[in-house]
Amino acid sequence: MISIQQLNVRKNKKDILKNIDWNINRGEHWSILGLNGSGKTTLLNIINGYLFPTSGKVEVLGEVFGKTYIPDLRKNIGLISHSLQMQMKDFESVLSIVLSGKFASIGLYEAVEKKDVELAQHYLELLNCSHLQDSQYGILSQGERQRVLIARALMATPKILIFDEPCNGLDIIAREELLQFIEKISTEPDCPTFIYVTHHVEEILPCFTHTLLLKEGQVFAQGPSAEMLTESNLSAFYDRPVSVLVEQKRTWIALKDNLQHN
Ligand SMILES: Nc1ncnc2c1ncn2[C@@H]1O[C@H](COP(=O)(O)OP(=O)(O)OP(=O)(O)O)[C@@H](O)[C@H]1O
Repeated sequence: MISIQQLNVRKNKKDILKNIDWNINRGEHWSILGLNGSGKTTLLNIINGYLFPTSGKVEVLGEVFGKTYIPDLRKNIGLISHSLQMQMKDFESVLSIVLSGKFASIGLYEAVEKKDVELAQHYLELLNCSHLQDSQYGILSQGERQRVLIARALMATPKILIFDEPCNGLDIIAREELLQFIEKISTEPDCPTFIYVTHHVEEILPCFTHTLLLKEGQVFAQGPSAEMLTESNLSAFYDRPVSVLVEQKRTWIALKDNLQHN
């Protein structure tokens, strides 16, 4: 699905990404875990074609960057991000926002067919938002907005679906609800390949088969999530001892230094 070889990104004399090798195969779902400034957004911008590498080879869905028409490729990549959320119009109805996903447009300007409306309603139901379909987007809570944006992204039947820190700003209940929906979508037939970017280990759901640990612009480690999210690996990643608890098939961490001081 994605093949990145020896990717380097340098901007304003700063090496933002260094020697990244990363492959995503069909059937895998990946999380990218990294601290602030580790290069996660830059990596996503490369995959989406918003940014060009300084050097290296990037191939997405069989298309080699530099030899393909990026806007066409982008139609196959869904993105759930804070900046996308900010672009939605407050006065638009939830149903038309979801329908606009079919055309990847901000606003609905094209005629829709009955089957489009039925599909949009199916996704709203899947994300427990049916009751909101006639509401204005502007009145929704953060959690509801994120769920509506996921339904919108699914309308385009993307092959890759990117979640860029989707739980930011959510309280624990809204966060857990959103995560449950993401886990549920992963069991749908023809589910897209997920890439889930986060600062928080506990958001890495069981459906994320693989994890990439990004540190200071470099791949610290990558592989099956269970092998990545161990106490020794995460302690080395964070440069400080952490304790790890596995509960509900997810990994939860605490800094050991903090525990000792209490
Ligand atoms: N155009 C640029 N010129 C110089 N430095 C940049 C540029 N764009 C990003 N950076 C720097 O590169 C580093 C990585 O930025 P990036 O936004 O990719 O990190 P991130 O992992 O997404 O961070 P966060 O989790 O805080 O959103 C940061 O130190 C940032 O300041």
